[in-house]
Amino acid sequence: MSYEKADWYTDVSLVDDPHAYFDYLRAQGPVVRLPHRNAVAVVGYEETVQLLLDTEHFSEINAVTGGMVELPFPVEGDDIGDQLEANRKQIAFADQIVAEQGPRHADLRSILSRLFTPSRLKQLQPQLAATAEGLIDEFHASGRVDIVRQYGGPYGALVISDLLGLSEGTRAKFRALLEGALPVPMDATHEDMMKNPLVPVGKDLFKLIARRRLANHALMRPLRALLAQEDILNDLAKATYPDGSKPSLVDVTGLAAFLFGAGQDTTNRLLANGFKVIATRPDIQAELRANPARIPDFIEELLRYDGSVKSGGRLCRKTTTLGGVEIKAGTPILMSHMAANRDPARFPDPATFDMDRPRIKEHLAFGRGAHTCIGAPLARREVAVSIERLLARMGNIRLSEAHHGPEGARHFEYEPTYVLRALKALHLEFDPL
Ligand code: HEM
Repeated sequence: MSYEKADWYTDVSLVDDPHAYFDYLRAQGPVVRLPHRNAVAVVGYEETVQLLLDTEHFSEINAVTGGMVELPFPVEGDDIGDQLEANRKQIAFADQIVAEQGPRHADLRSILSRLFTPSRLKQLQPQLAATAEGLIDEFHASGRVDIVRQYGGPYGALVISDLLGLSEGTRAKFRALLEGALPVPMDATHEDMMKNPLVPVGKDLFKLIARRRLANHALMRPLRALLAQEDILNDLAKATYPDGSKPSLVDVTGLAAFLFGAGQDTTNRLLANGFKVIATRPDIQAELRANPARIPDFIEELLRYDGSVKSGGRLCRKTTTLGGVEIKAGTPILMSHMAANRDPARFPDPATFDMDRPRIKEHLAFGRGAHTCIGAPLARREVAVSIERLLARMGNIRLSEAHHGPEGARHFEYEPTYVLRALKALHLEFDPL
């Protein structure tokens, strides 16, 4: 296929094999001007690290929208830093933690970091296994499963509900809302966005956190014994920034809701990519069964080889040069974790799945720098527990030929999004154990 006129952000034909498109770009250099949106793609590993760490020249304000960002002012001159900040409210999704910068970002991150302490993750461990077992029970006897819809989707929603300590009722409601959630498609309209199940999830979280804030208010002291709910949401409701000031209710709710957006489908689709490998590589399946201690290496190589985040965005704030290419202030950057992870200059023979790579954890699947994925330790645990439990109860895992075709003529469909590497479905057959 010819990539000359391809547009990463709208071209559905790039969805099936993004690796081939990135190989095409990389053949031109680690940093490449794109024919659309006046954008530049960074596809080299070292250059992606530089991009992520250089907060003087590059902004994360378009981390969500990438090349689709629309600036509400004309770009003039070689430094648009002040204009970006002055116009932040007009830029779509620039109020999300992943798009914030400096002290405001550090404040927001400090609120979330209390959920991701090693002791909290340890506390969650038995729930991760119990949730996995409960979901496996739902399909086990049939000997077949679509791992995306019947396992990963609900699993991701339930784990984040448990992370937030939600009640059984809310947990079940959020599962129903989110288990079939689809990534935002390339041609999404504003109306489509408002139909996103994260909207009702955010509204419910707002009510739950608001109730706890009210219960903690000084005027409510006499009723506190009646109203107080000593749970994790209550800790979030009471949380303060490092300087002792209180975040707004909207900020706390936004953070809690963002966890579902950032953590559910990413984990779901990574698991599916992993089971695609497990089902098509009997040697790897046998090795993981014989030696579960290799599961962490499998996960790291999976994150590198076919991680679930394809691309994000950065914006040039101050004119600079990267990888020998001059980038003008105002230029949107296609930043791709996936492309960096397949750079042969950093990972020899990158299209080969090799669990024995040296320094296997140095991939960029969870980003780098100030915005490095805060949920990475949880995601790693979720995927490890899932692989362990699924392998323990599913013998001889293979692809369903009825859905994916026979060996030599396999087909897989991916969701039309530029953000996630998202199999629409992965139908497996297995011998119940
Ligand atoms: C396999 C699963 C996951 C992958 C591949 C992934 C990937 C990423 C990446 C690449 C970033 C950085 C984006 C950027 O720099 O523009 C990020 C940020 C983030 N992720 Fe994850 N993520 C995963 C799971 C999770 C989970 C389970 C949670 C929480 C429950 C989570 C919460 C977040 C948050 C809050 C941020 C923003 C951090 C900040 O801006 O400081 N992620 N993730």
